[in-house]
Amino acid sequence: MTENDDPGADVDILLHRLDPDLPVPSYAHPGDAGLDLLAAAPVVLPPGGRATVPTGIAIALPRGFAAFVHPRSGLAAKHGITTLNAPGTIDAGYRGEIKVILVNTDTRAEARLERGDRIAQLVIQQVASARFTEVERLPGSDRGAGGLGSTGGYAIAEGAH
Ligand SMILES: O=c1ccn([C@H]2C[C@H](O)[C@@H](COP(=O)(O)OP(=O)(O)OP(=O)(O)O)O2)c(=O)[nH]1
Ligand SMILES: [Mg+2]
Repeated sequence: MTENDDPGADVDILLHRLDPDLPVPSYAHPGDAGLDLLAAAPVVLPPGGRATVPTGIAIALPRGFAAFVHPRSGLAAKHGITTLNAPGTIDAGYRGEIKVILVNTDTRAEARLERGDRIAQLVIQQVASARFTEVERLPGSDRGAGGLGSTGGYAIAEGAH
């Protein structure tokens, strides 16, 4: 068995193309975590600007799953374009068009994306639903309440921010 035919953690998901002229989004390589989402319309992002971009697809995730709209690292590294609400959350019950909220973090350059460009990637994951039990005191742990940098290790000099 090669990586190409190992089913891994495959899950069947119903997909509806609202824009049948665009291809169904697909994984670039077998085993990739993210499948690229396409822009269904051209978009111009002024420096610092944002836009909500249609992808032309809607999906029906099985209960117990969610999809997350992640940025593409190439767009981020080369052009400063990322997803504003990263990662965007697609709920299992959502049947509307998947939209990508892009932001151009470059303060000087306008960004132009064409219809059909790969603008973000969708990661499908299993998620748990919480059943909360309220208590007066939580069980202890090694970390306790330490967070937000409690373990240290920053290269930035004190007073620099
Ligand atoms: O990047 C995103 C994020 C969300 N959605 C859709 C699917 C998701 O299920 C729905 C709601 O998203 P979220 O809960 O993040 O937004 P909200 O502001 O809380 O809206 P709502 O009140 O509809 O839950 O919007 C997208 O298409 N793209
Ligand atoms: Mg919500």
